Amino acid sequence: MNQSNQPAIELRHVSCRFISPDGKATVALRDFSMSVAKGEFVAIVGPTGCGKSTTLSMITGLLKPTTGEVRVMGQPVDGIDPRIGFVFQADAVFPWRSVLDNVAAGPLYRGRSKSAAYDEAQSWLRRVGLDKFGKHYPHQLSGGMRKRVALAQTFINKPEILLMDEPFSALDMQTRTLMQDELLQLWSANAGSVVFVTHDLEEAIALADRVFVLTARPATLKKVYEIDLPRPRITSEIRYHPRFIEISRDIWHDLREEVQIG
Ligand SMILES: Nc1ncnc2c1ncn2[C@@H]1O[C@H](COP(=O)(O)OP(=O)(O)OP(=O)(O)O)[C@@H](O)[C@H]1O
Repeated sequence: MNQSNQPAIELRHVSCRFISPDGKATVALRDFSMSVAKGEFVAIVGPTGCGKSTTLSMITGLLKPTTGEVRVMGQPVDGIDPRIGFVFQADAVFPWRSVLDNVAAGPLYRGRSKSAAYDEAQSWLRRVGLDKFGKHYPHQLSGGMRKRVALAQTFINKPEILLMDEPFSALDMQTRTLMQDELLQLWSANAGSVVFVTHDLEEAIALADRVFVLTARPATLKKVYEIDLPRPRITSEIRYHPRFIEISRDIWHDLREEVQIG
């Protein structure tokens, strides 16, 4: 396959089975396939405990599938890949480091000189509206501000793939909407692929190019929805688009069946 149209991520007939210490088996995923194009924004929704986080863990290489194959940029996943960035619900910021030190950590780790790393970190803080907070420590910031630090800390590494596991679910509604718009802006400038796991169907539709709906556990793919809403999107406004309402109704119909089973 031509390198340019090769998917960024591919899961081929993947299953994942956990064995607990008392010998009980849990099948989290069963014959699950998905493909994410370069630059595509994909959201995954499904009932609680179906296997969404497990899917992300397999893409990171932290977890090996029991059967099937996971490929990143055409190659089988083998250990932690520096091209992949993560943002999770819990902030992955170092509490003992200042905001600026947190954001500069990535480029320093990659061998950039101290002055280049700090210049870059300062410019990222400006981009996320935190340029006056570089000397603060994470505990001195609000939840939304800490999330901005996490985004700057991730995007500074220009990830080709960004995995997000309910990154905004702990935020209040208004902050959450602002963060969704910031994420869309950062993503459109970065051109990487995003896999975004969420419980919030509206969040999935507002952000994504495609929404993957998973079944109750053991999860497999129930349906993929193309989100043919215009871009650029303002997430608080796109919710009133007639097409948005139509898509929400269709996906909720599918999801409700699975939530009831789960
Ligand atoms: N390391 C593990 N050992 C045993 N079972 C596990 C392990 N990790 C996940 N599971 C089980 O696999 C299933 C899927 O878990 P996963 O966290 O992927 O679900 P999820 O869809 O992300 O859930 P939620 O929506 O509640 O966040 C769950 O039943 C979970 O208990």
